[in-house]
Amino acid sequence: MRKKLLSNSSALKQVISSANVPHALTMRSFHVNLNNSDGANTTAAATTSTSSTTTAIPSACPYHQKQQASDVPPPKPFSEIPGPKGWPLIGNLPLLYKNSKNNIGPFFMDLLDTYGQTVKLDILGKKIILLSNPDDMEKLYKNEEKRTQSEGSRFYKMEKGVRLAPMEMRYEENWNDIRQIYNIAMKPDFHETVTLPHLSELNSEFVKRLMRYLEPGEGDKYRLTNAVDAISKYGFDAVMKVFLGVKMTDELTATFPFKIRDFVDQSVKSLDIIGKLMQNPPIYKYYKTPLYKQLEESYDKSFEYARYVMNRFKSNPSDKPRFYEFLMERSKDDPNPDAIVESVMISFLQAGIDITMRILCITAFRLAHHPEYQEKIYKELLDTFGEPTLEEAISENGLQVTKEQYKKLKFTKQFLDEVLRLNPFSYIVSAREMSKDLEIGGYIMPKDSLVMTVQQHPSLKDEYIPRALEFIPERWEKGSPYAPTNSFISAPFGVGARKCPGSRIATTEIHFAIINFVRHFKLSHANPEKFPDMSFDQALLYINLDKNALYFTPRDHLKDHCKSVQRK
Ligand code: HEM
Repeated sequence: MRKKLLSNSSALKQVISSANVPHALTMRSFHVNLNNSDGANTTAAATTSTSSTTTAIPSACPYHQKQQASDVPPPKPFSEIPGPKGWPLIGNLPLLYKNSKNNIGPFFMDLLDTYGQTVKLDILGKKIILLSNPDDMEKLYKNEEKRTQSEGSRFYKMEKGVRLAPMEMRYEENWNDIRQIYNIAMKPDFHETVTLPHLSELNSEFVKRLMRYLEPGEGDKYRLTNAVDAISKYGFDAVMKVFLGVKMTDELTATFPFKIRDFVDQSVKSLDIIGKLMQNPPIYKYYKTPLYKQLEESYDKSFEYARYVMNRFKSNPSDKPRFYEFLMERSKDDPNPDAIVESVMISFLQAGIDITMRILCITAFRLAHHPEYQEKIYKELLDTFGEPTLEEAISENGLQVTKEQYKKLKFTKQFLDEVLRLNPFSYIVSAREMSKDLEIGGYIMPKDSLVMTVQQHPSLKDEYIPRALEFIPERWEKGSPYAPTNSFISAPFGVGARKCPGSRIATTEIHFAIINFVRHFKLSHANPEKFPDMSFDQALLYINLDKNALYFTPRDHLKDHCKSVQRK
């Protein structure tokens, strides 16, 4: 694909060079803004923004101000944004179709490499713009909150009379009111009093379950055989614990009228179908297509399961505060607070498992690939918690982590930040649908166009992040020479009003998993020479455990016990 585009070289060079212009334009419009403000501010800003000798005099002079302002070309229209040539009416549909069988990410990266930092596509008249410059992303996030709603799940919920989640509501609807309820999970107070103490109680359950899925291999190494059962259930357990205060032990799980594995599968499946429904015209609104019927079936089951757990655990089984009461309190003025709680619970359960578990698996491979960082984390954990013991791994709750101890885990957190930068679950993390025309990078993003931030593109460029292709967790340390030049380069949870409300729950879950991996095991993988390739055969990226063996070697305190564990 790239070769083909490149072969069109002379036209292409023009496109590429014009694509470099927009950011000069942004700087120029900055000066126009200065010139529009009062004289005193203009002079002060001009002298601080660039060298005082070159800019202070002209900007103070009304004649030069006028001349400078008229020099600035107006932003260019959508039609002038570089991009592949399309067909009449259908635009770039055939190209998109050809390149989007499974995962669209690599195709978008190629387009940005070929055409520059802003690229346009036209799909059946729908205007799509890809952004790679982090300054442009920042401007987009700061000025636009509209998101394309998830039509498939909206249609289902409206038919069944279920409350909509913010991602299913139209921009004109009151999405932000409901969103404020979701945001409780992001508050630092909630993290300290609810998330941290609850997730701390899952530590030994995580280690015990992991051991059951380890298959003895060469020497004292064990291979992880079933990541879905060993790891995905942890995602479900974490939401259940924070939300309902329930600890999902195997004994309790056995009393459920459905299999947790089925719930996890349904959540993964329905998210995938929602994505597919968004890519096609909404015929299901008139005739229930086979794909829509699959969503219906999968959602019916998820809702049935979620209602079951909510009814069963209406009163708090734990001695700690849980999310449920916070939600009831915030929704008490609503005629049906239960409906809100149900809707939030279902959204969190569905959104909270799949992505988190993909990232957790990638994190385990990163630990395996960098033994030096494993040891650095081990040392940080020793300093914070002391020596690990068998008792810690197999006791009822495992390691208890206080908020003071959690704060100390600087390197463990930097390690995850670097995993999320270099190995995200998707190359495109966020998109906005323009509610108005907006100038970004010298072009007009027209009303109703879809602007997508391809975060992974700048994230791999030395120009924005020194030694970008290397895995260097220390770059997240304040003052590091390898720090990114712009904080929008890596935004794995999105930004602003639409940011992932589960981000603190997700990061705490993964930090705890890192703690448990490293304190009790040494991780390695089959090919230490090369970090495993991501698989692109699904909408979200992941590492295939069948193709890439991941090994766990128990540390001394766990060796004998690990031998005696009954495997699944
Ligand atoms: C590493 C794990 C995770 C990542 C990288 C992630 C990332 C994201 C992103 C990028 C968005 C969309 C943001 C936007 O549109 O700008 C999102 C939305 C969302 N996430 Fe997460 N997420 C993760 C885990 C979780 C967990 C554990 C939960 C629940 C406990 C959760 C709950 C949600 C919900 C409910 C939404 C939709 C919010 C809305 O409708 O406004 N996520 N997530």
